[in-house]
Amino acid sequence: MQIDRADLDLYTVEQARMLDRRASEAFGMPGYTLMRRAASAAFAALLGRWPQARRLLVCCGPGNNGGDGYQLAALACDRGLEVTLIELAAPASGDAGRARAACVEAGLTPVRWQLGMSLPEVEVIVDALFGTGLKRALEGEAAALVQALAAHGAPVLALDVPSGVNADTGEVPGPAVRAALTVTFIVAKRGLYTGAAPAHTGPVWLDDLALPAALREALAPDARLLASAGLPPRARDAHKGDNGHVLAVGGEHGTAGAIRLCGEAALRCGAGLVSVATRGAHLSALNAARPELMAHAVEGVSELGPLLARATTLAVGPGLGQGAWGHALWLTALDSGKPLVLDADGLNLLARAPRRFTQPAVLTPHPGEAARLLGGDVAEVQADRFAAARALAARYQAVVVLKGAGSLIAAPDGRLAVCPWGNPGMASGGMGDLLTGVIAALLAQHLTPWQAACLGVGLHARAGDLAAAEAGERGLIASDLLLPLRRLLNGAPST
Ligand SMILES: NC(=O)C1=CN([C@@H]2O[C@H](COP(=O)(O)OP(=O)(O)OC[C@H]3O[C@@H](n4cnc5c(N)ncnc54)[C@H](O)[C@@H]3O)[C@@H](O)[C@H]2O)[C@@H](O)CC1
Ligand SMILES: Nc1ncnc2c1ncn2[C@@H]1O[C@H](COP(=O)(O)OP(=O)(O)O)[C@@H](O)[C@H]1O
Ligand SMILES: [K+]
Repeated sequence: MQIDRADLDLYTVEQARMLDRRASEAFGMPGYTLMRRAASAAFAALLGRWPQARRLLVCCGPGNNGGDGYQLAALACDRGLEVTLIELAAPASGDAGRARAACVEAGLTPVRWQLGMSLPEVEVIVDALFGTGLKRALEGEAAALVQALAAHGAPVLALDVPSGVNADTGEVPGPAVRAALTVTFIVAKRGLYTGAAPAHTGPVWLDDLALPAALREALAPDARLLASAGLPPRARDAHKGDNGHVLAVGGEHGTAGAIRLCGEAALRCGAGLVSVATRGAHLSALNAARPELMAHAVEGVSELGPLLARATTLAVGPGLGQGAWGHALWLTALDSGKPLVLDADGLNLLARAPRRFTQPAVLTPHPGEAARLLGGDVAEVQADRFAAARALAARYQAVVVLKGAGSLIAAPDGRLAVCPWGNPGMASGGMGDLLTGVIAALLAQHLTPWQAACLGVGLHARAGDLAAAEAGERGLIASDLLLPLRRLLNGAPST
């Protein structure tokens, strides 16, 4: 059964390899049979995606991923396709060795890869170099072959994992294949969906190799891919008091836009009332631009107190700054004990004065803010986003959204969700401010921090995709997402 993404269970590489072994040991499915099934699933995907393909280049590595490649090459040869087979080394595993022998029997002659070797003209390249067994960055001959494949220009079908991608973490530590399609086997590996990996996978199709569901059911997945969702219709007799009162705190001199975007997103995502606590100098512009926002001049904590008392949910940080003004507001807001979303300078201030939250809280760091909160650097965060998100949730006792391609949502109890939507057009100023307002509005409408973070991240990313579909990724600005957000929240399909 082939499954595209959406509401999918995700597994670590260790779990996936355990399931491979269990399929052989407990379900009497020899590794060689699985390899054959993997190859025929991938070959069917290849013919479906590239029906015009007549010539293939299949590149095999030394392990079982290479074995899948030899099997696919033999199948393609049987079907009358012209196949060139390149190998990195003699197979290290028995099953892969058998698959190679089957290839030779089918009339193929594997060619050992050598630096500078010219590659044939083909319609499709099959990447069977490395899968879940990747141990470190590719270098030497393997790296050179990956670079030669990139220079070739034909589309690449990756078997199980694009070679060079760490399927556990999403890290791409060195040269890696950029696939047009990845067919992954048995279970979806979590690392394919986050960080640097999505730039290398193309669409990911999962094929369960017709293994019994009982195989997977014995093992709790490590994470889930978000499913698309909105909110149910409102009660016919709803009034604004039912839908919460968000107070957005931020907008130091020079960064008024951030808090306006946050407040506007909260309005568009259904908060009953939205107040903004900001510098007095911003009031008239804010009122003129968006009169539905209740803007208040707050020059010190004495003016913040009454606003906090009336609010049900806080959004703290957009444009807040880290000066005396921002710090005083931040401290008073956090000490109020109200449910909150913390972003931007709200997080930078938290890194300076860490605390464990006792009120419902959602933190929305990008990798730079996450690094500050963990006391490390961005490279460490990106090397294992799953570990970083979970460590933050445990350290601060809050739901954490680790933003960036394939945003992660982690809860202190270890739950983890991965967002499959979003696009590089969203790498533009103000997108994060918008997300803060979206999640705050959902918290205000009585969702739990986990629900609000999962739904909010999904809505924000899908809205980004809808807006990009209209006029392209470049030049996408945060305000473009407001209308799609509203549509999606009310249940419109995203395609
Ligand atoms: N029952 C099974 O085990 C199944 C395995 N399958 C395939 O087998 C793959 C896993 O096979 P393996 O465990 O053999 O692992 P791989 O084939 O991914 O790679 C392992 C080999 O590569 C070497 N290696 C790792 N990193 C390297 C690097 N950076 N530079 C140079 N050499 C490196 C290792 O020393 C080892 O020889 C899966 O991804 C999947 O494609 C599928 O056939 C389905 C069934
Ligand atoms: N390449 C990308 N793919 C998917 N989502 C992205 C990408 N780049 C940015 N985003 C999303 O856009 C938002 C940017 O937030 P942030 O970095 O805080 O921006 P800002 O501080 O400018 O508001 C996040 O939700 C992030 O996940
Ligand atoms: K591969």
